[in-house]
Amino acid sequence: MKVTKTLGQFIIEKQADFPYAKGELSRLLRDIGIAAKLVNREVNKAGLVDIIGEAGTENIQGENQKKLDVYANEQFISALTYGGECCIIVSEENDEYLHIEGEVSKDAKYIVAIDPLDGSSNIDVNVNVGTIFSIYRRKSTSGKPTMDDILQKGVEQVAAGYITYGSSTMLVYTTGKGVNGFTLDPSIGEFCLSHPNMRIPQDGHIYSINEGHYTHFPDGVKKYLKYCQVEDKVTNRPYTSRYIGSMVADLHRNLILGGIFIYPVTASAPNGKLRLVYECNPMAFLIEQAGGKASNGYERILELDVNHLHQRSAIFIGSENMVNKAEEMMSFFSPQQTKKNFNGDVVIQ
Ligand SMILES: O=P(O)(O)OC[C@H]1O[C@](O)(COP(=O)(O)O)[C@@H](O)[C@@H]1O
Ligand SMILES: [Mg+2]
Ligand SMILES: [Mg+2]
Repeated sequence: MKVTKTLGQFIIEKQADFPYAKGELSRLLRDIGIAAKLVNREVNKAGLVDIIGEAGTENIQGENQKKLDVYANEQFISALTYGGECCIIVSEENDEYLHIEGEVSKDAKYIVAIDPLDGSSNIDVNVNVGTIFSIYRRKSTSGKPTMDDILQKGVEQVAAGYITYGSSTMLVYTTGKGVNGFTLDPSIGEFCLSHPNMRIPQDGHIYSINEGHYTHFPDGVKKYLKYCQVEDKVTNRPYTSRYIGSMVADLHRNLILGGIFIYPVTASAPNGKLRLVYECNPMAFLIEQAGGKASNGYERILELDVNHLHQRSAIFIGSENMVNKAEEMMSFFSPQQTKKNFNGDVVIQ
């Protein structure tokens, strides 16, 4: 008989892996699971309730917030606030970080960065969306957490993961000891271990990139796309193009099947589109823990300096051999050349 292990049971079981474990991180992951269930409930009936469409407000990125962006943001902020383990929340939907004060969280040690609803452009059309979270432990031991606590490099993460709201709802996370996936069983309202010890294939045949921006791609990316699209029986090319437009959904597929996801610098996003703190770093930590690789085409994502909350970065992430090949193509062009191209300077071939 198959034994069902819930997320809560798994977290407690794994607690022993950590020297300073007093249950705080476990409770924090529990709180994230609670908010995920509330968001899942609204996502599942998005067409029936007044949760689709624009909220009429804009976030600091200049994006029109969707009602579900705002709802998801509220659910995660309140679950993390009431849970008492979180002292700082950084959210895509909040200009500034939130300092959680009050008796409940006076000894809170964790900083949580969150993309409450990823893939906002897909909400109203019933296509997979997600949530991304990244967890750090504060370094300073007393007083209000400092910017050094908040702007830590990706390598300092103690946990990271995502929730994908699709044909089923899954929570996938790492605490630096491998990656595990849990599927929400609506009949018992629990996330149950369904994908233990997830590993991304070292090689894959799927590339995910918004080719609509092709003309403004760096030459290294154009070169890599040509490589993906050339006929070659030995290396099983051409590869297949798959792009959902929700980072979580595209990466979840590639995590299981193998593949590469690329969001490079483009004319409209000269520093990349995706945000380092709550999109690139958590997904890079998770994919590396699953045996994959993540860079900005030149440097490891997790080693990038973090200078501000909503900083953007180019990202090449997925199966190790595919990211290596893409980096090889990028290496023909220096980062400066890559940057200069779409400022209208002469393309250097
Ligand atoms: O529409 P584009 O330019 O391809 O961008 C799609 C990317 O933007 C995002 O939607 C950005 O995330 P948000 O929806 O959280 O703002 C990613 O999920 C996705 O990979
Ligand atoms: Mg996002
Ligand atoms: Mg978002």
